[in-house]
Amino acid sequence: MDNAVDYKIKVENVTKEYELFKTQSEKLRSFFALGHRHEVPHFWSLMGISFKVKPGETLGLIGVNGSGKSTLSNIISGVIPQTTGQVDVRGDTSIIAIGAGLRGNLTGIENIRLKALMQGLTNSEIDAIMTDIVNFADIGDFLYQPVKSYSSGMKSRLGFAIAVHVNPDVIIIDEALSVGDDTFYQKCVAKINEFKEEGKTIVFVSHNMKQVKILCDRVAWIHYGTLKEIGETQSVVDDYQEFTKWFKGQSKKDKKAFQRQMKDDQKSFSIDNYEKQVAEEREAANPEENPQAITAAVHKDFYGSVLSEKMSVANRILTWVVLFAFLFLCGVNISGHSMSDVVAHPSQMFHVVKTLHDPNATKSVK
Ligand SMILES: Nc1ncnc2c1ncn2[C@@H]1O[C@H](COP(=O)(O)OP(=O)(O)OP(=O)(O)O)[C@@H](O)[C@H]1O
Repeated sequence: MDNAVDYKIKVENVTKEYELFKTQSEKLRSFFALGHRHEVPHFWSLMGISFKVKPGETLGLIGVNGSGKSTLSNIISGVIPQTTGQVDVRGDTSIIAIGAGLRGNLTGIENIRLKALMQGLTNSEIDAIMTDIVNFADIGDFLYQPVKSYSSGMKSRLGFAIAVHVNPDVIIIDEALSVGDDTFYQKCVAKINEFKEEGKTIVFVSHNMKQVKILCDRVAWIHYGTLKEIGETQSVVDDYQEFTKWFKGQSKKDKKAFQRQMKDDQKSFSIDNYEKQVAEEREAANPEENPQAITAAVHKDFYGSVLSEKMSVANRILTWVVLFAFLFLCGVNISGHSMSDVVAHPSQMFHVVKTLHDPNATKSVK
């Protein structure tokens, strides 16, 4: 059992799987398929990530493009579900990413109210902070325009302004500082430092190693879906920069081959093997415990706190039954026959009864 106070965020054995459908119709077909499902390539964006963030700590998440940083930060903030594993965040989270959680059809002002309401604030509490948010965002009359007309810098300003004023315990900043101008950047850094002094916990996703070194107490390097390293900021950043220097030094062909190899590993990842490996590690660490109990506990840890994103066969059969019943009732209704007639003679459904609305039927009544 975890000590109740030794972490603010716990991420354990977290994975994220995506099915790479080529088209929307392929996705729809797979959704309704009853028998053997058409094989769709799978991609594991995260292949088993575990770490803890202490209360009051600022943890940096670094890694090359597509390594899984946003996927992980979105899972921590509850925007998307993980495929397996546990995520425990003690407190209210507020994510600051470019446009994260902003509704394009609503104006800036409407988005402020919506996001604050979602964070649990009352209308009068929102009125009290509205001016501060508006001043911080500093985007003038654009506040009254739909967010879809904003530049990425404006979205970031609004997102940042809302997120830092709704008083969250845990703040996740995903690349929000990379799009603003220098004045806005300084304002954000001052706000982040204020949060650090107040003892808030921050996860800071960035490609800017200078910002990471200024702001982070520790850093996690996410590398093509795995946690490559976690530890003291300077040492992890040094190792990461050594890797990027090595990578940049490779020929174009070697770079492509390296990236292809990494992506292939992510496609062929086996969740069952990973579960087995975790169980074996736990058995080795606890030799006195019953291995079967450990296997069951690991399975519960993997799947106990996640809702399956896929429909089970039983659910798919049920969907088909409901759909068929719905179409049958529509058919009976349109045919004008009684339900018992159609059940006794199903072909009746295709012989529509003429009504008084039918011009010919009206004639015959006359
Ligand atoms: N909805 C999705 N469907 C399929 N694959 C996805 C989806 N979302 C993300 N991915 C893939 O997951 C991997 C990780 O993406 P993610 O955005 O988390 O990386 P990142 O480290 O934040 O990248 P960047 O630094 O470019 O923002 C990428 O290979 C991406 O293509």
